[in-house]
Amino acid sequence: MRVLIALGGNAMTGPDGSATPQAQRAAISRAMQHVATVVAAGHEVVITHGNGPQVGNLLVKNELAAHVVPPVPLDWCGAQTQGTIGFTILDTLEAALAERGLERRVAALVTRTLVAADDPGFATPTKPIGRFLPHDQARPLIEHGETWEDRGEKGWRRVVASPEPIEVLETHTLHTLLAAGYVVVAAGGGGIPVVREPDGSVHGVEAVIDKDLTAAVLAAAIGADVLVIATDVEHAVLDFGTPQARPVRCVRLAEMEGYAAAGQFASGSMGPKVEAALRFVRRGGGRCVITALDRIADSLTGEVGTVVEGYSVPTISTSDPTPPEE
Ligand SMILES: Nc1ncnc2c1ncn2[C@@H]1O[C@H](COP(=O)(O)OP(=O)(O)O)[C@@H](O)[C@H]1O
Ligand SMILES: NC(=O)OP(=O)(O)O
Repeated sequence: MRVLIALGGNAMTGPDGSATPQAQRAAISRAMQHVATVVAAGHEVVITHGNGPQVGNLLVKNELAAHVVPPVPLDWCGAQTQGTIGFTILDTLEAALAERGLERRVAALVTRTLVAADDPGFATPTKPIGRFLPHDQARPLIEHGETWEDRGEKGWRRVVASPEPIEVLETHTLHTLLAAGYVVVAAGGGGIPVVREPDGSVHGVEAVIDKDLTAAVLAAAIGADVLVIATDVEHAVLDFGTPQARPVRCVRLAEMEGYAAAGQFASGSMGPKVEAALRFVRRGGGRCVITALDRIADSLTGEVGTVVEGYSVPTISTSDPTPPEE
């Protein structure tokens, strides 16, 4: 079976959200243990990942050092996060596979995602990136022209433009690598946003695409049987944060559409994950599971997590004895 695993920011930062290299490497290493379990079961695996904390931190470094070295645009920062996170995934996934006696090839692909130049997301920033700050520290940055948003108990966070993903441009390369037996890391941070000119050329634009929405596009493009959206909660929850909170387990498309339309899932966090699940399943994808990182392997069978299904559901075993193709 072909599985696309989308890793959230919590899989790439420390428990307190720390984004030191050590914390990131430790978190990614833990995540790769779970991914390796899926690979070892014989599935074809594509990994995509977020970059919100990392790309926000790079942007701050650029701005602070602008009087010393030339700053680079936000799309370059996004490309840089694909490099550092991709390289760390390569190291740690290869090690996790070797522990299981598997010498599987892993590749990380610099990936561009096509967006529309006139996407309304450019006019209204919605994508939270970087660190959280208390309001008194965010205020001077807002006065300086940045857009920040109250993100609840963790504090305020900068928001940037986030256009809709239309197409992952490296899909053909990804197919080639999958056919050659690689585990592939692709479209990190939702992919580097690019727009197409009338002459057919493309160029980067300053934005950060939601990685869950790109995951839905990518999962459909590669014909994934299952899309797993791994985060820090085991389920999408109804009436989240209230005494009536209750997990969503197995639902059909129409039921989940109803919950989403009723505003059950917060924008910038669970909202895009549910939207990605709905889009994937609507396009004929078999199953999307939203669950915690350490439940990835169990989630393939639909036994854990929030499972959104259409009407053509794959049968998957996590203990498939078939060895991966080399
Ligand atoms: N209805 C909901 N059900 C579950 N979690 C929710 C809901 N609304 C908001 N959340 C929040 O969404 C968070 C996961 O989203 P996010 O932090 O963006 O994940 P990631 O960085 O892993 O992609 C959870 O930690 C939870 O606090
Ligand atoms: N690009 C993106 O969606 O990153 P996060 O998942 O870290 O927010």
